[in-house]
Amino acid sequence: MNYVQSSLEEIADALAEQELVILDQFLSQQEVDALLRAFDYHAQEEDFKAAGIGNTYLYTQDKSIRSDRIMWLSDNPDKDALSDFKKRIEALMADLNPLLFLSLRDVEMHLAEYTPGAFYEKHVDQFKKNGHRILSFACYLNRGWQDGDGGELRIFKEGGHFDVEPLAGRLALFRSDTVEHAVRPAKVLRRSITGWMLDRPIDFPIQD
Ligand SMILES: O=C(O)CCC(=O)C(=O)O
Ligand SMILES: [Fe+2]
Repeated sequence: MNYVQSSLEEIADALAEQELVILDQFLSQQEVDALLRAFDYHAQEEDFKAAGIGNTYLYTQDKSIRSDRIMWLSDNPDKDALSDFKKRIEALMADLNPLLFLSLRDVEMHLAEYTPGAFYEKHVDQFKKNGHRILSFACYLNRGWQDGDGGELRIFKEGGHFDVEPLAGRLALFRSDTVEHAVRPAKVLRRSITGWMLDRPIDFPIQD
């Protein structure tokens, strides 16, 4: 597994060749802290709800498959840290388009909290009935994460698997249609912003 620290060309090459790229320090410590404050605010406001599976047409909540809690980001997030993050991701998307010959147009994303014991079973992100999710990303906000804290992103590849630790500031970016992945049970609170680059504008309200 290559952890690429890299130019856009290297990111695009890794996506094209390995379907996945891990970018450490995508966010600075200050950006992570500002996002954690936005998380705390929304957690206090009780804005998180149990995550579901499937899209609007095929929606279920099944705690045996995933047990995280999420909050969808609106088009105009109410906190600067959230709108700055959205702009960063949109800029990355716009930069990747010509390099990967894609026409990604919009990003949908949610804040996610995995409390101890929460997990997400093996899956791919592209809905069976909705092929608009093209690239998936998860950006981690876990300061001081240590071996044994759980919550690793497990990537299944070529008959085997490897784990990616959910370290603060790290961004995992991968193909939504092919990369099978899971979130290992968290042992400590695990926070992330997860989202999808779409080949069409978002259809609000999002339901997942
Ligand atoms: O948080 C992660 O590492 C991945 C989450 C995920 O797979 C999802 O929300 O679809
Ligand atoms: Fe996923």
